[in-house]
Amino acid sequence: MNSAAIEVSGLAKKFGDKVVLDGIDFDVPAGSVFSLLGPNGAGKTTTVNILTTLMNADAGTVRVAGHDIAAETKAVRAAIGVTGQFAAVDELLTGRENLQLMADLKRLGSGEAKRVVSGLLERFDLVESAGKQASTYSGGMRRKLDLAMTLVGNPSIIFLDEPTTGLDPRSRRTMWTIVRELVADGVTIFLTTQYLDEADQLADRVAVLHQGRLVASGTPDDLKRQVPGSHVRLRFADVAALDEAARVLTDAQRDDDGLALRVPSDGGTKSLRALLDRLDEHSVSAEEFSVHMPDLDDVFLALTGSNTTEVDAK
Ligand SMILES: Nc1ncnc2c1ncn2[C@@H]1O[C@H](COP(=O)(O)OP(=O)(O)OP(=O)(O)O)[C@@H](O)[C@H]1O
Repeated sequence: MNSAAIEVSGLAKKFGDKVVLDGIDFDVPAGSVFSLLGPNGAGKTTTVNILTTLMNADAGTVRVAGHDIAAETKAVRAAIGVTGQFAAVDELLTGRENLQLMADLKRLGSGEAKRVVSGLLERFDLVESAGKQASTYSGGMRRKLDLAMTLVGNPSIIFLDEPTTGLDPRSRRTMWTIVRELVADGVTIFLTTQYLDEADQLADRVAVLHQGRLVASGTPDDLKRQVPGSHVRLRFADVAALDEAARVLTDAQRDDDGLALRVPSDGGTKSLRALLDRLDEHSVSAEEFSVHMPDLDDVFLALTGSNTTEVDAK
C-alpha cells in the first residue's frame, strides 16, 4: 500500500499565548514508521493527542486512515490504537483480565475474545504471568501488556508515545522487535521517542519539531547528511603513502599517529566515487576506507541547539 495513513496539513495549536504547533505538515505512508522528535515540551504529545482525537486542533486538517479527525472521529478511533506514556494497564487486574477488558470494550464475542487474548499473551511472552496482578509486573512486562492491549482491536495505525522510556536495553530490544513485526504485517506506526537511536533503528522517516515548526524531515540518513561532520577516513600503510595522499587531497585533515586522513564528504555515492577516482589518478591506494556519518544526536544538536531530547528535562 502506498496511500497515506496519516495526512497532516497546517496543524496549529496554542495554549493561552503559548504557540505549541505553528502550522505543521507531514504525511505518513501506510505500513511505515514515522518518528516525531523534539526537545521536552516541543509539542510531541500534543500532536499525538490531536491525531488520536483526544484534543481539538485550533487550525489545520488531519486525516487518519482516510478519515477527517474532526468530522469522522468515530471512524478514526476505530482504526487506531494508542499506547501512551501513562499506560492504560489496570494494576489491580491480572494480565489476562486487562486484555479481556479491552476485548469487552471492543465488543468482541466471547469465543473470539478468548482466542485473541490467548494469542496476544503468547505473542508477547506473557503466558506465565497471565494470572498475576499487573502491579507485580516489571516495567518491560507492563509496556508489553500495554501494547498487547492496544492490539486487541487490530488497529491499522498505532501511536506509540515514548514506548520504551525507562526500559532496560533488553526490554527495549524486545519492543523494537515487536514494532518491526507489526510493520511487517502492514501496520503504520507513529512513534515519539526521547531516544534518537530508537528513531534511527525503527523509523522510515523522522521529523524534528522545534519551536512549533518541523525544522527537518526525511529518512534518518537524509537528516544525518544535512549536518556537518560526515567524512571519509582513509588509512595508509606508511608515512610515504600518507604524504602522497595528503598532497592530492588538500582539504583533508591529517592524523599522523593513525596514518590516516579525514576527508569531508557527504557520504553519497557520487562524492565517494569522485574521491576514489582522485586517488586512482595519482596511484595512491589506502589500506582502509570507511565512511563516518553523524548520528541523530548530531542532527538534533545542529537543529535545536540541544544535544538530546532530554536536555530540557526538569
Ligand atoms: N493542556 C495543556 N494546557 C496548557 N499547556 C499545555 C497543555 N498541554 C501541553 N501544554 C504545554 O504545551 C507544550 C507542549 O507540551 P507536550 O506535552 O506536547 O510536549 P512534548 O514534546 O510531548 O514534551 P515531552 O517530551 O516532555 O513529553 C508544553 O510547553 C506544555 O507545557
